[in-house]
Amino acid sequence: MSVAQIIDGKEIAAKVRAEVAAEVARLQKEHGLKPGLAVVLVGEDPASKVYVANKAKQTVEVGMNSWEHRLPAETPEADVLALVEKLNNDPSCHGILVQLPLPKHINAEKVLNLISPDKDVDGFHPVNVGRLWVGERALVPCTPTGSVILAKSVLQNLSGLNAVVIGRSNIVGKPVAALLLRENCTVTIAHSRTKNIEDVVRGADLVIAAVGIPEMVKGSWIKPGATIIDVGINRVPSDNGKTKIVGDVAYEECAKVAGAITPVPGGVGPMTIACLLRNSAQAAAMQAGVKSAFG
Ligand SMILES: Nc1nc2c(c(=O)[nH]1)N[C@@H](CN(C=O)c1ccc(C(=O)N[C@@H](CCC(=O)O)C(=O)O)cc1)CN2
Repeated sequence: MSVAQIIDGKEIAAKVRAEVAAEVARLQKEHGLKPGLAVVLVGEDPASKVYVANKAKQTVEVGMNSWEHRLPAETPEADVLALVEKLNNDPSCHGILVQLPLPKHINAEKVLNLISPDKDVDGFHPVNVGRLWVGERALVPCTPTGSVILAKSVLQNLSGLNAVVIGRSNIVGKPVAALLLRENCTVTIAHSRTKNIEDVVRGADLVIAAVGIPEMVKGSWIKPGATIIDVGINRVPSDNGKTKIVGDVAYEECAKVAGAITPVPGGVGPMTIACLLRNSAQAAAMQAGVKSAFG
C-alpha cells in the first residue's frame, strides 16, 4: 500500500513570507516605498478575529505597515462604505481587505466592489476577475494562488494535466480554474449538479476540492498517484465533545491512493495569508509604477 507525500503548507507559506520580506526590503531600499495593508473586521466572529489578528501580525513581520479597523457588529453599511472610501484615498495604504463573512445587514458585494481595484488585495473586484480571465496583470485571489503554489511544489510543471476543481465559488473554484488554465491544464469544474462526479474526479491528475462539504471526496474517487489539494476548512463535532477541523477530502482513505495530498489543517490555510502579503507587496509596487517580484 502506497502512502501519499504530505504537502506541508506551513513550510511553503514560510518560504513565501520570506520572499515577501525580501521584496519589501527591496522596495524600501530601491524606491523608499513601504507597503501598507488595512484590514477591516465588522463584528465578533471568533474565527475571523483570529484570522485578522494573524494577518496583522504577519504583515508587520514582513516589514509592512499594518492597520486594523475593528468595527462593532451593528455598524451601519454606510459607515463601512465610508471607511473603504477613506482607505481608497489614503496613499500610504496600498491594500484593503474586508474580512468575510460580513454581518447580514451589510451588502458584501457593494462593499467589495467599492474597493479600488488597484488596492483589492483579495482579488475579488470584478475588474481583477476580468483581468485574471483575459490574462492581464491582476491581483489574484489568495487561496487559489496558494493552492496552485502547493500543486507546483510537487508537480513542478502542470502543463497538459487533467485538473478537476470541485466547487464553483467566486472566491476559490472559478479563480483557481482560471489559474490552472493559465498553467495549461485541461480544466473541469465539477459542482453539485455534475453527473457521476466520482467518475469525473477519477480522471483527474490534479484534484482541487473547494466545495465546503466535510470529507466529501472519497478514496475510491481518486486516480492512483493523483495530487490532491484540499481547500476545505469545515468545523465538525469531534469524539471529545469539542469540534475539530476537517477538509473536503476524506484524508486517511485518499492518502492511501494519491501521490501527494495537503492536510487540513496545515495545508492550504496558511498559504492564504502568505499570498495576501504577496498581493500587498505587488499592489504597492503597481501603485508606485515600479517593477514587482510577484507579477
Ligand atoms: N476577505 C476575505 N475573507 C475571508 C478569506 C479571504 O481570503 N478573504 N478567507 C477565509 C478566512 N481566512 C482568511 O481570511 C483564512 C482561513 C484559514 C486560515 C488558516 O490558516 N487555517 C488553518 C486552520 C485555522 C484554524 O484552526 O481555525 C489551516 O488550515 O491550517 C487562514 C486564513 C474566509 N474569509
